[in-house]
Parts: sequence; C-alpha cells; structure tokens
Amino acid sequence: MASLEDEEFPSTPGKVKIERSHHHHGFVRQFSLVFSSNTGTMLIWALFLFALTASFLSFHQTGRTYSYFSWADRRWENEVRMSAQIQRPRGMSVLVTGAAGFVGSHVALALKKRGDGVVGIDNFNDYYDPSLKRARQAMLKRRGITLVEGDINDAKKLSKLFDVVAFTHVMHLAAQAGVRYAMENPHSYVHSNIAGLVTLLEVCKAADPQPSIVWASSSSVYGLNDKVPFSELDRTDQPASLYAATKKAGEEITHTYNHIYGLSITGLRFFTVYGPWGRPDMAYFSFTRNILQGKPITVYRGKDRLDLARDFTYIDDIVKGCLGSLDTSGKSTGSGGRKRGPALYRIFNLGNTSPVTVPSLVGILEKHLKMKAKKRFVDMPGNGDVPFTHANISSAQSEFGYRPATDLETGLKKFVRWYLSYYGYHGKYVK
Ligand SMILES: O=C(O)[C@H]1O[C@H](OP(=O)(O)OP(=O)(O)OC[C@H]2O[C@@H](n3ccc(=O)[nH]c3=O)[C@H](O)[C@@H]2O)[C@H](O)[C@@H](O)[C@@H]1O
Repeated sequence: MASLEDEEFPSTPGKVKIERSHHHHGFVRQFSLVFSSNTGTMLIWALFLFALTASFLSFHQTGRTYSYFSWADRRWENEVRMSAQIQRPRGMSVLVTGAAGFVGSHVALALKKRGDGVVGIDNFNDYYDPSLKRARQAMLKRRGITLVEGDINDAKKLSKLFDVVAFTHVMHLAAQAGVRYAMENPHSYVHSNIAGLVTLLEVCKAADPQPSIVWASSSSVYGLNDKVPFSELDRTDQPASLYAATKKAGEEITHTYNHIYGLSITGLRFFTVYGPWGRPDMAYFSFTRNILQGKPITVYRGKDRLDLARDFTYIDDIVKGCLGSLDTSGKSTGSGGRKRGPALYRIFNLGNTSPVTVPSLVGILEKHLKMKAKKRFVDMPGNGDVPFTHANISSAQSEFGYRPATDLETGLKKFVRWYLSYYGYHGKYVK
C-alpha cells in the first residue's frame, strides 16, 4: 500500500499545497482552451476524454472529493476506520502525527491499549535511521494501528483523513526535533514545526466537528532563562536555538488558532525524553552505541567547566502526561471557521523535577553496560545548547495528576535492556 501511495501522492518537502478549488480552475482553463481551438477533432477528443474521466470518477465516487485517488480507495478507508474505532465507553478517536517517532509510537500504543481509536501519520524522513521508524510501525501494526505515510504539510491527505474519520482529538507529535541539528538544516525546522503545524491547524479548524489538539512543545523554549525550576509563567522570549524558536513560535501560532477559531489547544513542554525505542540522535542513545563499540564520546561542559544538566524524563511518564492532557482537553468550540465560545488554551511542563548532570548520565550507562566510556570533555560549543533544565510540574500535577515515577537510573536500565535486545551487544545493525 505504501509504495502505491508514494507513486500516487508523493509528499516531498516544499511541495506546493493544492487547494481543492485549484482542481476546478485547472479544469475550466483546460476546457476554455479546447473551445478556443477551432478544430472539430479537438472538440470530439475533448468530449471523449471528458466522458471517460466522468465515468471513471463516478465509478470510484463515494461522495468524497478525493476518493478517486487510489491511496484513498475503499480498502484504505476501511482500514483507517477500523484503526480509529473506539472500543471503550466515552473513548476518543485520536489522530497521532509523528506516530512512527519515539513519543508518537508510545502514545499511540497506550491509547489503543485502553480502548481508544488511533490512526497515525508519519513522513518517515531520514533525520535518523528510518528502519527504526519502520520497526515501530510494525509494532503498531501488530496492535491494529494503521499508520498512514504522509507529511503534515500535505493538506489534502490530512483533510481526507478527517473526511473518513471524525477524530475527536489530535495528538500532534510530528516535528523536526534536535537542538544542534538546527544549525545544519534550519529549513527542516521551518518546514515541519511551522509550516506543517499551520497546515495541520488549518485542517483541524475546518473539520466539523473540530478536534481538540494536544501537541509537543519543548523545554528548550526556556532558553537562557536561569530561574529554576522552570515554571510555565517564566519568560520564554530568549531561545538559544532555532529549534527552540520554532517551538516557541508554535506556542504563539496555536494561541491564535485557539483565539480566533475556538480550537482547544494544549502545548506540552517535554524535558529531554528518553527510553526504549528512543531517538538515536539523542545523547543517552549515541553514548550507549559508542560505549558498546569502544568509540569515544564527547561530553560537553559549560562555562567555567561546569557540568551540563538535564531534567531527563522517562517515556512512560511522558505518555501518562499526554493521556492526561487528552483526557482533560475539553472540546473545541468552533465550526464553519468561527468560534462559538471560549476553548481551553493550556501549556504544561512535563519533566521529572530532578536534573542529572551529563557525566552522571554517562556513569549510569557505564554501570548498566558494564563497560567504561572513553570520555572527551569539550567546552560547550555555541550551537544552541542550554546549560541546564529543571521542570516545575505543579501545574500538570494539579490539572491531571501528573507525577513522574521513574528515576534516571531505573529508566536507563530499561533503555539498555531494550537497546541490547534490539541491536545486540555488538550493535552490528547500527548504521
Ligand atoms: O527538552 C527538550 O525539549 C529537548 O530535549 C532534547 O534535547 P537535549 O536536552 O539537548 O538532549 P540531548 O541531545 O540528548 O543532550 C543531552 C545533554 O547531553 C549533552 N551532549 C549531547 C551530545 C553530545 O555528544 N555530548 C553531550 O554532552 C547536551 O549538551 C545536553 O546537555 C531533545 O533532543 C530535543 O528534541 C528536545 O526538544
């Protein structure tokens, strides 16, 4: 299915969005061209082609605008509907963007497990090894979750999904992540975290009923803020990386959609999430790989050789926070492009509330791996890193009982166990 989907509907970065009306205009333009030519043969040919197209369309027509695309045929629709089916009283049907990603795959599984309907979408980009994303997809598939291959910039594909399923919620986790990579590929951040976000919001705004939206912001929005622990009320106007800036922009953009169109929006500021099936670009993951392969690791140090620290948060805690947010998000209030009343707009920190330094992280990994790391200390390059993060989580705690339960030592043990079972001791499958 995926390959056919690709052929019919390639979703590449920078691809121009085609509005529904453009088809119509194109058609009219073609027609007037035919009429302006004076050759009878042309006219006959045009009529013949028109009849052919019309019969093709009516044959495949199911009352939906784009049902004649083969990726969106009956079989495809049924599969999507099945995946979205709710199997508990008062359950929800959730569109999870970035469902082949680290947090996305975990959240999708947790929702399905408790009886909610789930459909995923992911563009399977190669920011990190796509085979890991495919393995997550296979895991979701085994649990009855369909993952559609597509980019969140593809408005047509998103609208089609909303035509097929009246999603009650969107868990928006598709993004260009990574703090330091923003210097290498700035436009990928704008593409996914800004343009993609707006496309998704436009589709959600137009959907009837509108879904409630929960999405991933980032602890990095606190930037150069040095008041600890970070509270949602602290200033977030001094981002240290383009990544952080695009997440901050997302918070402002979602606010406008809440304000104008009545979309219920919850932004979650994740604090350095780690765990099984994690992201290979993150420090705990690449350190593990390098330690096992006997390769050196680079440990950054801050000003005056101060250790950097992160409020590392275990994936299961983050998943609980995501589900808690979905459960308390209330309804969107708009329809037909206008809001009918106020809708929730919320922002929560989801952290662990106990920062750990990077050298301590390495120490824990050494212990679990029973191997010594070859550490190279390097002064923190000016590439977007912040010296430390530390979440105040009282807001999420009082709103939906968020209470992180896994410390770094325990969480990394689970990660290492997964890593060894997935890649093997020698990491021979690691690229
Ligand atoms: O909290 C967040 O919102 C962010 O958390 C992480 O960003 P970061 O905390 O920088 O996570 P890592 O890239 O795993 O780095 C963790 C620590 O290790 C350090 N590090 C990283 C890489 C390296 O080679 N050496 C090294 O010492 C970093 O400076 C940082 O202090 C994620 O990668 C971001 O996508 C996410 O948005």
